[in-house]
Amino acid sequence: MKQLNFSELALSQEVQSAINDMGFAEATPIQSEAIPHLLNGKDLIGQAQTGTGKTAAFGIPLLESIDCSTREVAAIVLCPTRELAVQVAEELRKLAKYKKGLFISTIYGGDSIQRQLKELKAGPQVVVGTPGRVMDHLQRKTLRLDHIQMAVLDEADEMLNMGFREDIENVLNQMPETRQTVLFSATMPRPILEIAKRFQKSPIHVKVVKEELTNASIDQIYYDIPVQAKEAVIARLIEYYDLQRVIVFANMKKTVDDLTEGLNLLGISAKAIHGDLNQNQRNAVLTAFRGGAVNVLVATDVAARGIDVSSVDGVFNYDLPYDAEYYVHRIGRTGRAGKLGKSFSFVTGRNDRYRLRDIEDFSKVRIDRHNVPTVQDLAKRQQAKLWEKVTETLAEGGDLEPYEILARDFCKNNGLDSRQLAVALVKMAMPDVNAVEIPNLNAERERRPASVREGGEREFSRNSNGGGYNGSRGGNSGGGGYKSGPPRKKEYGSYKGEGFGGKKPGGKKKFSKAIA
Ligand SMILES: Nc1ncnc2c1ncn2[C@@H]1O[C@H](COP(=O)(O)OP(=O)(O)OP(=O)(O)O)[C@@H](O)[C@H]1O
Ligand SMILES: [Mg+2]
Repeated sequence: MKQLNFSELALSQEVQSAINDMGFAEATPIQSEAIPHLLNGKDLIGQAQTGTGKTAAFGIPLLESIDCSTREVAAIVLCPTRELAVQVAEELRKLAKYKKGLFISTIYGGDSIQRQLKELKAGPQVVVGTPGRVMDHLQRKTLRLDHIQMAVLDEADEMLNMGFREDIENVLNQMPETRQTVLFSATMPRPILEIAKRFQKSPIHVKVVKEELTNASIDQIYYDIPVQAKEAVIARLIEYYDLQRVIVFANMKKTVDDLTEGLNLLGISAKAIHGDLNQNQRNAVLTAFRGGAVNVLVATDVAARGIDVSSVDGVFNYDLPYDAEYYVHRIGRTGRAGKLGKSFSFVTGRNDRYRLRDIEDFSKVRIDRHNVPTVQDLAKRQQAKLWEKVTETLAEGGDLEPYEILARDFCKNNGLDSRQLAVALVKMAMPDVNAVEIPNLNAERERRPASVREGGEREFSRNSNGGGYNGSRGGNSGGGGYKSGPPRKKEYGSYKGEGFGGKKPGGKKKFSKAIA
């Protein structure tokens, strides 16, 4: 897979300067492959792992195509969630920093229609929105699409899952035939190809994913534990791996709320995000999480797709997602832009084990089973950290003499030897092991109680529009569930496949070649 410098892409000075300001050193593989075709006006289906810069892959050519002197909407990006629409618009605004006269409007439900009307009146050249609200404006005739040159469907497959097929078709039907149509996602199930066939002209399929669908910079682990242990295990793992910014996914809103409360009681700063919050609340929670005021975001799948919060170091699957695609997107909130990340999935009972196997088959990765770290493991880890600090302090050098004098004088004045002083200092410096007790950890593996399995309301009910959606899982049949049946033999010939070259930490903003 080729990887280019942005300078090789012959971009305008304005866009190139913005890219420099954003600190991007070189184009990612999907950007290197997709941008030249898009600049040539081709229709395109782009598939690449989470966190590999798909937004800029369509954003850069989109902005290059805009003539800032017109006041017509010339490009539109559709996104499945409001948060994602806001985020994509933000990234486009950064890329358009030096394009004077370019105006980007964000159009999504739950937000003031007055603001949107005012913005649309001002004549934006680019609109980013969710399909429902965009349809709304089309019907009110406050948005016209007859000058569209480029239409992008970000997370195209998810918009179909959510039942936006009709809206999307309506929106696309209102644009000139000559427009460019572009689809992007980390997963591309078959129904998306139907949309492609109907609305794209000989699209180029750029597929950066080869074997595994998940990003190789994510270390994937699972734990086989009873339901009652899950909350405390999250706390234990946060402590053990020293995680600073974490997203925990659960399938139901009620689980999300209960878990958030539970984590707060354990002294962990957590906030919930799901579809029952109004848009202002959702924005506030995400902003608090982005800014670091909250360490743990507990979420339903509303936060699974596309959301880019830098330095999320761990993702938990409190329950396994119902659809294997979702596993890929959920864990993809970590390990972005060349950084390393960890994902932790909880498995309880036989059904979960089959589901996990299905996820492994779908994403073509092996998820390693670990035991929950014990209190002794935690203590050892903390000791190791202290010794590391001691070694570092001595290695750094600097002027240690004043401290030596202090220590010597103290020992002399108090009749102590240096060993006794060291013992006292180690005792003081060693952090208390803050181990939350884990209930039922070693209890007989239990089935998940019915209230957890079926009760409550799922955040996104899969509706019937997907027609053959299950087909995307390589021939799985059955209504949206996971295959059950005896364990199959696993072969992972290309586990962490060639070309990914292991998990190397990338430079600050530079994608590691390892993901090329
Ligand atoms: N060439 C680049 N070099 C360094 N960082 C980049 C580059 N391109 C994009 N990024 C940054 O990488 C992060 C992830 O990008 P983006 O959100 O576009 O990923 P994505 O492929 O759309 O992921 P997802 O499948 O989760 O939607 C963003 O913070 C973005 O600014
Ligand atoms: Mg994206």
